[in-house]
Amino acid sequence: MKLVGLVGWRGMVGSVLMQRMRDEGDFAHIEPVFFTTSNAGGNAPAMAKNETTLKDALDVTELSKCEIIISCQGGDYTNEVFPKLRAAGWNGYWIDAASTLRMNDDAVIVLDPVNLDVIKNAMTKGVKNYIGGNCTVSCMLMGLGGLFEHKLVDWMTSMTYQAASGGGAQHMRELLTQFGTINAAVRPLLDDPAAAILDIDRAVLATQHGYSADEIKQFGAPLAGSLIPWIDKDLGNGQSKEEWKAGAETNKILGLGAAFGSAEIPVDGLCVRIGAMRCHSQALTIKLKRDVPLDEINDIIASNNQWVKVVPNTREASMRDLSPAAVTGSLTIPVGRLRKMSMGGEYLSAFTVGDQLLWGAAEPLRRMLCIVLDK
Ligand SMILES: NC(=O)C1=CN([C@@H]2O[C@H](COP(=O)(O)OP(=O)(O)OC[C@H]3O[C@@H](n4cnc5c(N)ncnc54)[C@H](OP(=O)(O)O)[C@@H]3O)[C@@H](O)[C@H]2O)C=CC1
Ligand SMILES: N[C@@H](CC(=O)OP(=O)(O)O)C(=O)O
Repeated sequence: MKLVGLVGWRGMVGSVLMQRMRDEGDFAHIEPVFFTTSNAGGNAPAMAKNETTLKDALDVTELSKCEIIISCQGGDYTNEVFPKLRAAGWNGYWIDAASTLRMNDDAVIVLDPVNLDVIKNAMTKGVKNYIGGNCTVSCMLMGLGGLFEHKLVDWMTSMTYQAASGGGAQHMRELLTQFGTINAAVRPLLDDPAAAILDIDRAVLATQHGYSADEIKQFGAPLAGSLIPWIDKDLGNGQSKEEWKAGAETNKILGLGAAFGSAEIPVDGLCVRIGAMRCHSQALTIKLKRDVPLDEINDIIASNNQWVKVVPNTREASMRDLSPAAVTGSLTIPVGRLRKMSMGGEYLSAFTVGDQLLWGAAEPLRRMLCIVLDK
């Protein structure tokens, strides 16, 4: 059985990965070795077999014993450890949730329901670095993969509604704390049916404007009852890094662009943080290469993979099936609001939602492990 090193297994993404691996029985096929940056020598979790103590995640010698390493520890860890491991001659498979290595020439972004051919081709060529994609990009491609597969997309814009979890566990806590503070501030007025709504509104605004630096430490701005129209770094050209990833990563996942000897499909838009917990949603405008009838489009989208689900473009179905509350904790990727826009038959609107800790982070890594294991 292959020795598989697990780094970052107790973090938020890592915990979701461990749960999925347990659910799918993956531990039956590996000899797991659990690593830690904070508790070397401590007890490994229940899934451990022969190695029941935690190993030091900075110990290159211990890491080098593994044939496969999966890291959900974050980009700083990858930056520090990965080059040392390779410099020490380690030639195992590195499977990583962090963005650090994604755009490297010797790395593949993994999303096998969409790009198994790209992954298999790279494995044949001896590529050993397989990196999970940006959560928004992965969720979008799981939903709209069919349109790309049928080469129907001329260009696409994605306007995102991204959950707090994209920032990490502390961000989720901060969002909930902000909601709580607002609620506490207006509770007496809410309890009084005669209270004027504009008085309540003023109290909410005063709370949002009055947050201490500590209360907005993670997001840098109020999020509860508001939104933040910027995610990740400022690239200095008016675009955020999260927005840049939409085009760069989508094309790399699909095996398009100069590195593959083909033209890229333009994908761009605005990325916005909203007060959802762990599902990213996105509104898409898709310029099709030709005017394909809507029923054909529905079939193309629905038949791309077993997780995508086309939601009828009705008020009732959209409200029931097309929201973070409906999708959280599920691998289903609903795609709805499909209609031809007033600009013409080649302009398609769509709305999709995905659990950013499942398809957005943990699941592509778990499936890549299975591909390496040939399971
Ligand atoms: N959050 C997201 O949506 C996404 C994240 N990613 C990538 O995954 C990386 C990890 O993200 P995420 O899982 O959110 O990070 P976490 O902060 O939840 O976990 C990272 C590490 O922090 C340490 N840690 C310290 N205190 C705690 C605690 N109280 N509970 C659990 N772990 C703790 C653990 O390391 P140790 O056991 O060694 O102490 C853990 O592995 C990100 O940096 C990013 O690169 C990718 C896609 C999406
Ligand atoms: N940036 C994403 C989360 C994330 O971790 O993205 P990436 O894996 O590309 O760094 C968000 O904030 O919603």
